[in-house]
Amino acid sequence: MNFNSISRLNGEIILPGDKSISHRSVMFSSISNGKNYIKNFLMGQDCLSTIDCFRKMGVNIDIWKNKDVIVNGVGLRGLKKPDNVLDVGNSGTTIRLIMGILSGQNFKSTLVGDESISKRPMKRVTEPLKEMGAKIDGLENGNFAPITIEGGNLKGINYKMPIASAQVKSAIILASLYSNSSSKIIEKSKSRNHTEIMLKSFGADINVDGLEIDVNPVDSLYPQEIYVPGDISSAAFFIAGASIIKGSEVLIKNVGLNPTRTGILDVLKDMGGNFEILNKEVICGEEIGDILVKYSNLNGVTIYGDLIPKLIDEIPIIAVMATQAEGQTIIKDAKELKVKESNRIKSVVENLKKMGADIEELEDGMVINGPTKLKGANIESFNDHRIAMAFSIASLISYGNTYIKNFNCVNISFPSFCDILKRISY
Ligand SMILES: O=C(O)C1=C[C@@H](OP(=O)(O)O)[C@@H](O)[C@H](O)C1
Ligand SMILES: C=C(OP(=O)(O)O)C(=O)O
Repeated sequence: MNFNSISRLNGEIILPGDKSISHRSVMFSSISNGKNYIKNFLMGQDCLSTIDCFRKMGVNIDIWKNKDVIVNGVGLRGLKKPDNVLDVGNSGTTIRLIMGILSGQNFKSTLVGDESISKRPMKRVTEPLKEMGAKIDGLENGNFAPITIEGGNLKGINYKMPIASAQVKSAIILASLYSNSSSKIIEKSKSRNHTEIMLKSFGADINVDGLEIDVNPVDSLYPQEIYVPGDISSAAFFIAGASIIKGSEVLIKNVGLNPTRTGILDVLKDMGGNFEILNKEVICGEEIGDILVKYSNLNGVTIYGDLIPKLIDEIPIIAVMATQAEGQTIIKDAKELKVKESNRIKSVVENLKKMGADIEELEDGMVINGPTKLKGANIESFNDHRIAMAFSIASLISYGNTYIKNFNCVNISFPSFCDILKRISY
C-alpha cells in the first residue's frame, strides 16, 4: 500500500476493542457456566482465531453487528475434544493462554499456527504447565508449534517467572483454576493484569500483592457482561501521529487506561508531549478515558526496566516518534521484541534506516538520534501488523512516497485502521 505526507491529523475517533481483553473475554466466557454478553469486541483476525478455537471445542458463540459477541459457556471442564487441529493463526496470546485451559481438559488436542507463530518460543509456557502435570509435546522439546497437549490431574505450582510476560502468567493462572492445590506466581516485573481483573469478576479466587499472585482452584466461573474498552495499543499510532505532525489535534474516546498498559503515556509525558486525559471512569474493573493529543516539540528519553512491559507492543511507534524528538532516545531491556510477530528490533531499525533516520541497533533495544527529516521508502512490514502501522505513520511526515509491503497484516489487530486514518487526515 502507498502512503504520502499529510498536513495534519484532526478530529475525534473511537477505536475498536482492546485485543488482550477481547481474547480473554471469549476464553473465560467459554469456560463459565452460562450466557455471556461481550460488547465492543475486537473483530481482528487474532481474536477471531480465538473464537474459532472455542467453537471447535463445542462452544456456541454468536457475533452481532460485527461488534458484540454472545458466548454460551460450557463450564470449566465442558469443552469437547476438537475433531481437527486448533489453528491459532498469527496469535501468540491465543496459543499461550489456551494451553493453560487445555491443561485442565480430559482430552488430547493439537495447536498449530502460521509461519510466524511456528517460530515463537513456547517453552516459557509448556515448562511450567508440564511441571503442573500437563502432558505436552512439541518441536524441540515442546518449544515450538505444532504443540500437542493432553490435560489431566494438575497440581498447584510455586513459580518465579524468569521473564515479564502476561501470556505466561495468564496460562499458569488458568491452569491453576483446575489444580488440586493452590498456586503462587511471582512476576519478574508487572505485566498487563487483565486476566487477574477479569477472572476475579468471573468468581475466581485470585489474590494479588505486588508482584505475587495467589490462585486457588474453583469449581465454576459465573457468566458476565463485559465491555471491552478501546485498545491503547491501537490508540498509540494516533497518539504518536498527532504528537509529531505539526498542527494536529486528535481526541481518542473510550480508551483502556489500565496502568499496566499506559507506558506510552508515561514516555510521551517525559518527552514533553502535549496531551490530557478526560472523562476517566472504571468499567468492568478497567480504567477508561478519553485522550486529547496535540502536536508538540518532543525531546529524547531513556526507556528501560519495569516500564518496558507496560509499552512492549508500542515500541515500534515510539521509535518513530523518537526520530522527531530533539536529542537521543535510548530503548533498552527490550529483548522480548525479538520474539514477537517479527524480530521488532531488526524490523524497526532496518526500516527506519531506509527512511534516513539516525538509529543504531542494540542487543536489547535501539538508540535513536533526532530530529531527522524522514524520506519515503519501500518498507518491509515483515507481515507484522505493528510494523505496518508504525511505518504508515512515519510516512505521513516523510517527503516522497512510501510503499508498505503486505499492509493487509493490520487486520490482525486493527482492521479499520486505514478508514480511521483517512477520516482524520488533512
Ligand atoms: O497477554 C497479552 O494479551 C499480551 C501480552 C504481551 O506479550 P507477552 O506476554 O509475551 O509479553 C503482548 O506483547 C501481546 O501483544 C499481548
Ligand atoms: C505481540 C503481539 O501479539 P501476540 O503475542 O498475541 O501475537 C502484538 O499484538 O503486538
